[in-house]
Amino acid sequence: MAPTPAVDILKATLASSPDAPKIPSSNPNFIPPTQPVTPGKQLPTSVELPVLPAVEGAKRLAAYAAVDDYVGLQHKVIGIGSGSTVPYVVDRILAQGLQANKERVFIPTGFQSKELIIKAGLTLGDVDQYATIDVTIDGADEVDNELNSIKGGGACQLREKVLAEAAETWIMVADYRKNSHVLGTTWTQGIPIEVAPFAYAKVLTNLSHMGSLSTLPNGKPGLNLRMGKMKAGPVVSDNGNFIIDAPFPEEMMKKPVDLLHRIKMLTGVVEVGLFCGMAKAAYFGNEDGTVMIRRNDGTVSKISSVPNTPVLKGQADDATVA
Ligand SMILES: O=C(CO)[C@H](O)[C@H](O)COP(=O)(O)O
Repeated sequence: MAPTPAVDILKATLASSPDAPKIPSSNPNFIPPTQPVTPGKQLPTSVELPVLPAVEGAKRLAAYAAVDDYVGLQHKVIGIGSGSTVPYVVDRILAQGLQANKERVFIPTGFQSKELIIKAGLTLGDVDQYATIDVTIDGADEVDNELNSIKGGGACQLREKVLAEAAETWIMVADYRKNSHVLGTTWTQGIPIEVAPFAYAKVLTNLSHMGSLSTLPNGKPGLNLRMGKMKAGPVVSDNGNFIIDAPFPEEMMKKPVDLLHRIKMLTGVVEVGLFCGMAKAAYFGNEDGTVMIRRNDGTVSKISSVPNTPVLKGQADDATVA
């Protein structure tokens, strides 16, 4: 069974109605798209959600709850992150229907999310057209109590960070396994670091001098150039760069901001997969059907259940709605 069947169901239902009201954006960057969403039938009023394995179900819950809370009618420029949780974000956004999506533009963090946006029939933009994004929702490899995170498991951290920084609101969505006290507890393979290809050997040496572990406590290889699977040679990012995975001892991982700054200063480093002080909230889906929300104001709350049909918040500008 496909993990996001609602995308397929709903993308076909987005209709382009000629008498649909115009909903302007408060985002000064926003230019209404010329390309309409995929014409189709009417939106169903409710959707029967397929049963998923526990972790997939948890990802879906986190994504749906985050979209319900942070993607409202007034949001017109929306960043779409990378990874296996993000298809559920697109799924829920599509379920908000034609009227909400008609004049929105979606900005991807890489090849995968670009494909997601296009296949969903949504309007694609890029961050060089939209330097301010209303809201970006992205996955994470691990998130600590202060909402610092490790990202780049999919080698997308450069674009992910640009879209996080461009976003007025940046939200992370993940399953319960990603929720940690200290980064590096569950994501043990190291901090993903995007580097200029010709500089990789020098950066590896400098990371080693900085204290990156050549061997993990479990005996597995530590600091290394990420190699392709089913491809001879290194992983090449969407930007043509290499990825180094650099694990550090727990004492250093407890100070992610310091580590981020030190790594970023190494010549040849393009971007570091440590995201510090950027997120407004992180949504963690749980196996029991609840969602835990950790916010940047220090509050933590729980949603006991997420409805099958989307909750669409926010208001269009009444003055121009027909
Ligand atoms: O940072 C990322 C890609 O570079 C992803 O957001 C991260 O790997 C999370 O992915 P998933 O939702 O599959 O766990």
